[in-house]
Amino acid sequence: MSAPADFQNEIYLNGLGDALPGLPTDLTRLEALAEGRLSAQAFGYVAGAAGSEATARANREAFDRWRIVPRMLRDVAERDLSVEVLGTPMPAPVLLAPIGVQSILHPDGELATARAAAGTGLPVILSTASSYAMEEVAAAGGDGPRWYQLYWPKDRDLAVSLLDRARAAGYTALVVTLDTFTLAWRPRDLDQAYLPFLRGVGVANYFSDPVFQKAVGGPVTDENRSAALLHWVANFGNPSLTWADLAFLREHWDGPIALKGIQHPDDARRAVDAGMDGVIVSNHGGRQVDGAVASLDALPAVADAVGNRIAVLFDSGVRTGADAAKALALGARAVLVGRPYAYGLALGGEAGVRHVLRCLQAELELTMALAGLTRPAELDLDCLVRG
Ligand SMILES: Cc1cc2nc3c(=O)[nH]c(=O)nc-3n(C[C@H](O)[C@H](O)[C@H](O)COP(=O)(O)O)c2cc1C
Ligand SMILES: CC(C)CC(=O)C(=O)O
Repeated sequence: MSAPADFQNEIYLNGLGDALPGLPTDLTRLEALAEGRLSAQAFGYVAGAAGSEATARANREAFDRWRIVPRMLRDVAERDLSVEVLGTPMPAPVLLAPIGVQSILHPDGELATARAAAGTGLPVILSTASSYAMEEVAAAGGDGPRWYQLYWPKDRDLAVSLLDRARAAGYTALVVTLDTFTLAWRPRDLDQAYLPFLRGVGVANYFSDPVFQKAVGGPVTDENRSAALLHWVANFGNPSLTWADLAFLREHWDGPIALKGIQHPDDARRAVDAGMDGVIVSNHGGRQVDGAVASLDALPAVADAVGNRIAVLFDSGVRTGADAAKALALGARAVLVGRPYAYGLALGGEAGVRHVLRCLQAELELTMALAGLTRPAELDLDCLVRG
């Protein structure tokens, strides 16, 4: 694996090399290409968002309201984008956001994603709703860094079992998604009456779990499949959870924990008070509360509230290296990228995901260097103006 900026030279000198020939390097173009490759239902599920999709659009527009102010003559010959977040060293401040049901995009789903991520050294955050069991994905990812994302089920024994399995399979940090205890009003999926889970996609971690199996009377077979799906529906999320419940997670997970879906500074402060190690400023890519604040607009106040006490991560709308640089300048330690790698997966499997990650990493490094910056820690509000 060559250094990120060398990827640019490799493309000019040799074409796209081991990345997928013909895949654009402007990642904003992937969505339209993926639409041509996927069923209308799968595309609608991935590209879609809540309600009128105003928040999904706002996520993108927010980046345009900030502009980078490049600085000159600062010796940027030596660059190092590596950071450590929640105990995990990574070559650049970029992680793969948890995306469930990836086999609707490509038959190899999360296995291909884990292989591609391991090749770059960027951490993958595996969804509880993955199409392959977490142990299989861990095996595919080998030595690559991996975190586990929990959808906190109603059944506490099932939650503990998922955490125990994740720890045993080498997932080192826990991401607890708070904003999706139930799916939002998503017109594209409603209009097509489409939910991957009801077709048995995204339930692998549940169906393979001993606590889940006990609850449905044994391993899931054709005979009890419908009952198992109903049990999944009844258990998936828990709207009754409160801040007090976080003590339970602390008790059952001894590694770092980050809360995903934080948008208000008071919630970020509560995360610190609850002994959490990080927050992820996110509106789930606009998929949950239509009309919610753009994620980038929520970031500065959260970063301010938290200071250096715990890690602040960011997602929702990152499509370019410049987007990542802006989020870092506004207070994020690292960004998560979502849909772009999902489209890479749809268009080229493992090579498609690798292409997206290498492009994003290279573009971030070049953007920073040309702006006079050699390290992520140098990105701060001084680097930006309101556009
Ligand atoms: C198809 C799809 C599935 C997702 N599944 C999950 C999931 O299982 N768990 C989770 O925490 N977030 C999930 N997300 C949200 C992402 O982790 C992330 O917050 C979002 O995609 C970021 O926005 P972006 O797509 O604009 O980069 C999903 C997003 C998409 C598009
Ligand atoms: C509800 C999940 C299982 C998947 C998800 O997070 C999403 O579709 O946004």
